[in-house]
Order: sequence, then C-alpha cells, then structure tokens
Amino acid sequence: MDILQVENVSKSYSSHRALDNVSLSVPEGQVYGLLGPNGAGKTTLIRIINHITAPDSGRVLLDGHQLTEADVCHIGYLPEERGLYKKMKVGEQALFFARLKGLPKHEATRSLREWFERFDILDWWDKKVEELSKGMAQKIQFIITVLHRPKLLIFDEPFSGFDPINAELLKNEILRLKEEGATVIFSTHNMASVEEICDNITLINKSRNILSGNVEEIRRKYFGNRYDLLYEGDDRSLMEALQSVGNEFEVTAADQLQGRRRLTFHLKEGVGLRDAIAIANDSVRLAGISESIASMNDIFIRAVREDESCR
Ligand SMILES: Nc1ncnc2c1ncn2[C@@H]1O[C@H](COP(=O)(O)OP(=O)(O)OP(=O)(O)O)[C@@H](O)[C@H]1O
Repeated sequence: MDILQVENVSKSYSSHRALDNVSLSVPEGQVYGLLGPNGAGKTTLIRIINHITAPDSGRVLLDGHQLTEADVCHIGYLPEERGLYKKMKVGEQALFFARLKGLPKHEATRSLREWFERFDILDWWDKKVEELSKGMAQKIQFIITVLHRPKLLIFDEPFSGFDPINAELLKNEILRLKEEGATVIFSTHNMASVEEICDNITLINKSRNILSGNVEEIRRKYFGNRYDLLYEGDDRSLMEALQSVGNEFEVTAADQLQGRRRLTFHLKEGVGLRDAIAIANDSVRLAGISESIASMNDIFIRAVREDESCR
C-alpha cells in the first residue's frame, strides 16, 4: 500500500519551471530517497508535500485521499534551513516544540530525555542553542522532528553537516524509525546513504522525474550484463583477449597486498559467461568472477547525462 502518491505535479516560479509533471508513489513503511542535482526541484516537491507551497497543477494523496492542511500533523518535516531560537536553552526549546506538537509535558520530557540519552547529548540540556555547532543543532532538530512519532517523516538533506560517526548514528536511527513502522522520505546528495538505507528512489533532473524504482533492482539492471574479473596478470593482454566477447573495460586495483587487479566489463549480447571465463583464463591467472552491481553514484551520473543529452 502506498502512503503517499504525487500525481502529475507541476510548479513554476515566475518564468522558471521547478517541477514538470512529476509523479511518484511512496510505499508505506519504507525509506524513500529523493535524488537529483542542485536545483533539480527536490525541495520544491518536499515543500508541496508539506503544504508550504501549492502546486500549479497535479495533486498529492496521503493514504489515498487528497492531502489537506489537517494531515500535516501526521508528517514530521526537517527542513533544509533549520531554525532554532539562539538564546533559548536546548532542553527548554525542545520541550517547547514538543508541546506545540501536542505532547503533554510529562510525556514530552520523558521522551526527550530518552532521545537525548540515545544521542549521547543529555549534558547539552541546559546549554544555550547559540553554543551548539551546526551538527549539534542538527541533532536537536532531528529529535524535535521525530518526537511526536508521525507516520510520515520527511528530511531535507539530513546528512549535510554531519561527521561520519554522526551520519552513521543518524542512518541507524532512520532504520530504527522504519522498523517501528514509520515511512521516511529524504533528499540527499549522499549516494552511499542511499545504498545503505533506501528501499526506493526517485531521481529528479531539471524538474522532471527521470528514474524511479527499487534501489536493488535499479543497481542490478542499470548497466546490465556487467561482470567483475579478479586476476593477477597483465591488464592490456586481458583486455585484448576479451575484445571479442566484451566492451566498456575498466581496470582498478582490487587489493594492494596481493597485487590483484579487477576488470569490470560489459559482456556482449549473446555471449556466454563461460566463454569469457575461458578466454580470460588463457591470458591471466583468474581468481574470481562476480556480477558487477553499479553504484548509485555511477547511476546518478549516467542517468543525468543521458537525460541532458536527449533534451
Ligand atoms: N521561492 C522560490 N522562488 C523562485 N525560485 C525558486 C524558489 N524556490 C526554488 N526556486 C527555484 O526552483 C528550482 C528548484 O529548486 P529546489 O530548491 O527545489 O532544488 P533542489 O533540488 O532542492 O536543489 P538543491 O539540491 O540545491 O537543494 C531552482 O532553480 C530554484 O532556483
């Protein structure tokens, strides 16, 4: 069942078209990535879903009905530009926002303390917000966003400003929220996080949806019929030997210690993998072969370039 459906949404700012007939469906209980180059239209779409901006045409459905202002309380939204009151103390402010979202004081305090402990920031409770670094303030904002347990969470660039340890912490918390039943949509430029936590994605380029689907399926299919050969020997002679069965050759050092190399190549249509292995074996010492799964980074670049070339 899809918790959110975006149907043919378009939006223009004066003469610029920020979204052009964008449609997507977000399955309930999954993590959904919104990807795209700078200025593609991700934040505009997120703002439309959150009822901050209205679309010029198209509609957004939540649980099958047209989303209204009243539904916004079921959505937790972490905007890209985050605002906290600088002079207020951290705990006091978190409590203030929790009360605004309708949590009784006792429950809000207990729940906030639990979150602060989990994020290892309990000793920040009485600090002033102005004393916090960017990443520290971001943790507080994250907690405020998820505290009232909305069923749909939308994070705009949640990883920006986080060091690798805190980014890992955030990833695990997003997965924990998913396990507890929440649906999470987030925009990001961090492709590693997409591979690690997203079930599905949509890639927007220049206001249009150019690629949607399940991350695993996209990664398997996108480049299609590609394999990694692990070997010891001469790169050039291996590539020459494989010319008749493959193309798009790319050599990388597989591991420095054993001096192994990795050749990634595309197997030509109608050629059996066994034939390629036999040819490779005659030319180098083959240590392994596996299907090559494209990275989201490669897919992002290729999909955007292909889209640009046919506009
Ligand atoms: N309030 C606004 N007024 C005018 N133009 C806007 C406004 N908001 C966004 N735009 C324009 O709409 C386009 C899409 O912007 P948007 O912020 O949605 O992109 P984005 O995909 O979130 O980009 P980034 O990855 O850089 O955050 C951009 O060209 C931007 O300049």
